[in-house]
Amino acid sequence: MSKISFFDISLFHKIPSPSFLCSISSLPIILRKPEGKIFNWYLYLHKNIGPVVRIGPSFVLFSSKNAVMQILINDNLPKSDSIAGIRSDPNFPTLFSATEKPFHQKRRKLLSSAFSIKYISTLEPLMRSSCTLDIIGETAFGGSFNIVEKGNHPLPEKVFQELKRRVMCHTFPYLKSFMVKDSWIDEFISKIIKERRELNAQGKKRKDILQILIDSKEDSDDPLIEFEIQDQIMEFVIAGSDTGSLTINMALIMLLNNPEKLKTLVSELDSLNLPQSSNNSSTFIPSHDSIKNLKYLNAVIYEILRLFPASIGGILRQTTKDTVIDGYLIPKDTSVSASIWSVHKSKEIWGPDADDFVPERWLNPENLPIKGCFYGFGAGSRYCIGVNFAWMEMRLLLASLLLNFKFEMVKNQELDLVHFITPALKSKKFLVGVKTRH
Ligand code: HEM
Repeated sequence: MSKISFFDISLFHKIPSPSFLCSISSLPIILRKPEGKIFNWYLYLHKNIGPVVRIGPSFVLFSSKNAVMQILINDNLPKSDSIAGIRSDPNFPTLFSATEKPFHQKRRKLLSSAFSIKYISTLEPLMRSSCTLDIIGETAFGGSFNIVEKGNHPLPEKVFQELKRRVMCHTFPYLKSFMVKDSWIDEFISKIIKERRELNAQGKKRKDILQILIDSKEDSDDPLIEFEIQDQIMEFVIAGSDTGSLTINMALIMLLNNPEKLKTLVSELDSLNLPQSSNNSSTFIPSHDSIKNLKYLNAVIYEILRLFPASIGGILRQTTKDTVIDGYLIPKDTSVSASIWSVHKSKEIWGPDADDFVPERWLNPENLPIKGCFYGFGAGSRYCIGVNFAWMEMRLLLASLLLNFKFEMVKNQELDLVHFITPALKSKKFLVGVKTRH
């Protein structure tokens, strides 16, 4: 690119903005963070101001298909430095929160064998009749957290509170000393590591995420310290449970709100004529192979990821040099957010029913504008490492629930989302009536 002039840089100040305050202060963002609903503001800004919106002195949102592709795929920009604020310790990056490309590549290489399709398929027997948090416990750390069995477990609420605490500490750093970390999660994870080391001492090993992290201490030239092992485990618990459980929850809710679509999915599952599972004669637990190509099941999951994506508040990156995006010159070190929810809800891309739950649109994916328009699992080098795991888990859970239970909507409930790093139901629960089907 040719030399950037003052005139070019001054164009940055011409980027549409909701108020003058946004160009001189981050206050409009800070004030909206505690509520956990900033994603609605971003969507509103794109609808009312346009595809490029400056919301902070050095923070710009982009919602055009080309800009989002440029940020995430073509330029593959690194994560914004501000992500360090949501780490347990700002000095210790994790796979998700890494900003330096070499560090990210090294950590990704270390962990990728635990996420290959081949390895994930060996985890299938462990993924049955559980909730997402139990599945992550069982498959990644060698022991279920027993949430389904006990009916309740402090972990989901502790994870939600910890995510909220991190966002609040990042937003209001001067209040950090008042927002003390609950030691419960650290103690919980320390216990998992201790128990695994005891098993290792008896010569027992399992090739899962936990083992890879523990072994890195012995095998690598640049071993992870104990804090990093603990912290990376915490990240997988968060990344692998909240995202999947929101998708399943929203799938059930949307299907119950659209009984004819629920009927279509249940008929598709019933048409498999699955044998009852051998260990418990009254339950039907399908194999992943038998359901992975079910068109309507996959369509429902895609449609939920489109309407309620994990990165509902945008995918944040940072420019590494002065860069032209969507016709505007964006200076080096600007935080740029790819507003993927706006892309997912664009009527120009998806048609007039873009806001509606229409799994049918996915039945012929070749007719769909998916390339550059669907970011359920992100894109570029930071694409979700757990994508194969997540697909298997979501198909098995949704299919098993619908094969074994009949659900009924409980009316007049609030369906409100909040977003603190990952989205969740504000009420933290949604009641449905349940009867066994067989
Ligand atoms: C429905 C389930 C899931 C959804 C919708 C989802 C979505 C995403 C998205 C959108 C990203 C990209 C974020 C960004 O670029 O800033 C991401 C990254 C990531 N996901 Fe997932 N995810 C899911 C399940 C999982 C599971 C099961 C795991 C692990 C067990 C996992 C671990 C991660 C990690 C570690 C990253 C960071 C990868 C990197 O930066 O290299 N996710 N996920």
